Amino acid sequence: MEFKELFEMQRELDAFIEETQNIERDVFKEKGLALMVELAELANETRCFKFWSTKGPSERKVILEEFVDSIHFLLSLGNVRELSLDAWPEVKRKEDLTHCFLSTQEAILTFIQQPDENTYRTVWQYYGMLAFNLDFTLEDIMEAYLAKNEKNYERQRNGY
Ligand SMILES: O=c1ccn([C@H]2C[C@H](O)[C@@H](COP(=O)(O)O)O2)c(=O)[nH]1
Repeated sequence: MEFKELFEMQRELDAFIEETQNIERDVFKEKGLALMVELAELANETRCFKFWSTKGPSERKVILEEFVDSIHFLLSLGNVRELSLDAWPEVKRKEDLTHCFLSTQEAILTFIQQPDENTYRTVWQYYGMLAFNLDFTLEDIMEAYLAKNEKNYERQRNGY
């Protein structure tokens, strides 16, 4: 499966969620806030900023699941504004994780305020950088995305 096909999978999941929840309005802002929250949840699982604690990060699979929660909303926001991306942004640059999170947060806020091709691509670039620094390959991400996508259908079917 190609990365680009995730946009279509996300569109189908979103249509199912909106039908199940009777949503007819534009929920771009809500999805924008959801992405900010998912980014914070991801940071929290890495514990990268917790200089006051000796406890290590959560299990890799927990961090990966949080990562693909962000990917869901990022794909979804693109679909809402008819923005897309042809290929996964391979960014191979070692960076401090806290710095990555702060930059990603800033990029998301800029995109929400001004959604266009450029600001959208920038957010993806930062997610590419986060993936590299968290040691996630595109294969890891695709596999985890497919699993979480299915879980999201199940949650809706079971009255989430
Ligand atoms: O319109 C939506 C709303 C939610 N989700 C998915 C993305 C995340 O995987 C998950 C987040 O749900 P919480 O666990 O935060 O409730 O729901 C979508 O894909 N599209």
